[in-house]
Amino acid sequence: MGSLGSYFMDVVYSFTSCMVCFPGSPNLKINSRSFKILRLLGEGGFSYVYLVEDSKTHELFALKKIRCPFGQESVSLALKEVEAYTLFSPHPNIIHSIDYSVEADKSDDQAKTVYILLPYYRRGNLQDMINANLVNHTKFPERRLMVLFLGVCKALKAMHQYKVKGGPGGAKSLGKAKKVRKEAAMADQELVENMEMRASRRHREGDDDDEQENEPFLEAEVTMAQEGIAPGGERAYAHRDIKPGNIMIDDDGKTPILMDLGSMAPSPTPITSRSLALQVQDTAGEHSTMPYRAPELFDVKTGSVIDTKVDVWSLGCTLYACLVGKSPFEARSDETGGSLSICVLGGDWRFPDEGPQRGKQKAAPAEDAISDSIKDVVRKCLAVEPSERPDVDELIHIVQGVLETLPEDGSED
Ligand SMILES: Nc1ncnc2c1ncn2[C@@H]1O[C@H](COP(=O)(O)OP(=O)(O)OP(=O)(O)O)[C@@H](O)[C@H]1O
Repeated sequence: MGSLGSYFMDVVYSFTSCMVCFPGSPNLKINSRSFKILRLLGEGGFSYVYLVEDSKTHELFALKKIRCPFGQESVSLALKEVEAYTLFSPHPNIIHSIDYSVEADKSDDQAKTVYILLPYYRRGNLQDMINANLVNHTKFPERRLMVLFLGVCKALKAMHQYKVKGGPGGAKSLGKAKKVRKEAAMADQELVENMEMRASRRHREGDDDDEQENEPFLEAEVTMAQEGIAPGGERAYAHRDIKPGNIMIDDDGKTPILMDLGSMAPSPTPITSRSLALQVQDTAGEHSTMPYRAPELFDVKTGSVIDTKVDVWSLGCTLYACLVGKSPFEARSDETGGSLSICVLGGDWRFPDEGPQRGKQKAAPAEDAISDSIKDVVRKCLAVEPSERPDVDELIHIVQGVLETLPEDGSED
């Protein structure tokens, strides 16, 4: 990474070693901005998310540290996530990144660490709210829940109906994109250096707010998918890991923010061969959380098409989890002792006060039952056949209709 690397990621002390060596709050610099690390917020497979404070302004941020131990391929994946953050910005319901950097590992030539600076959401995520409800024996006021749900649908609309940005020639050439994919290791190194140079130029020119900031800057999977599509043309992306833990709550308590864009991929994917079917199935196994994963991803069929309806399924599971406390298939497999995947593939789930949905039994009225109109939203999203699920426009229309029928919740906070 050389001197550019040190300019780009001017870490005051090595991030991890300083945490060990200095009893006070460790500091780090990202592109000449200094931050104090306050605490760990959460962790995922290869990442840690820290709460950090701008040393000058005392503003709080979340810093995602993605360790890339397997060389360029894993760097490329992390950079794909960075790229995704820039794609939809600004959107009121999709997280954006404030800055990013790539640091070479001093002890391992292959390993790198990608840092992504994000806005900090102090209220946590929807899963935290579900957990609090379970502990306190409370439930979401229905109207408030559906307002949150509508916000998530709007975030998905931006992804499912993404419009390609840029002027003529903005899209990259297909040949070049294919080369990037083919010569992954070499090209990924080039991508990292490209990012460094662009970031370095931006900072030198004091041009951080340039419009280009909103444009993809990598020829990775996300951008390549825009090949051949004119500016303004539609290029759908699926999030592929919709779940309560990936929906942050903004400070107003009413605005959901969709995050964790690392799993996002262009859509649709026609499954043209058995090997592609297996590849898509494996990727789903890595990137989407099982209790929220659509049935067509458990057993990917050659000749089928995987599209944005996978997100609609996950939305249905998410809404159910907000109402009941866990994914419908987790609940059903806990209840029956059966395997989760069998429950998903068979569409075997139920509301706690009802018979299995499979049997199409009518809802039995209960005291503090969930409104039928909300149950219907879950049922529509959880159609085993993807084509029977509503698309995001239909879903927004349905949810807006539900909101019209729901009374005010009283306390809105
Ligand atoms: N911007 C943020 N503000 C506050 N907390 C955050 C923020 N981003 C992430 N977190 C916390 O860190 C946790 C892990 O974040 P994230 O989901 O991005 O990591 P991940 O490695 O992609 O996780 P996963 O394994 O679920 O894909 C979140 O569940 C959340 O609790």
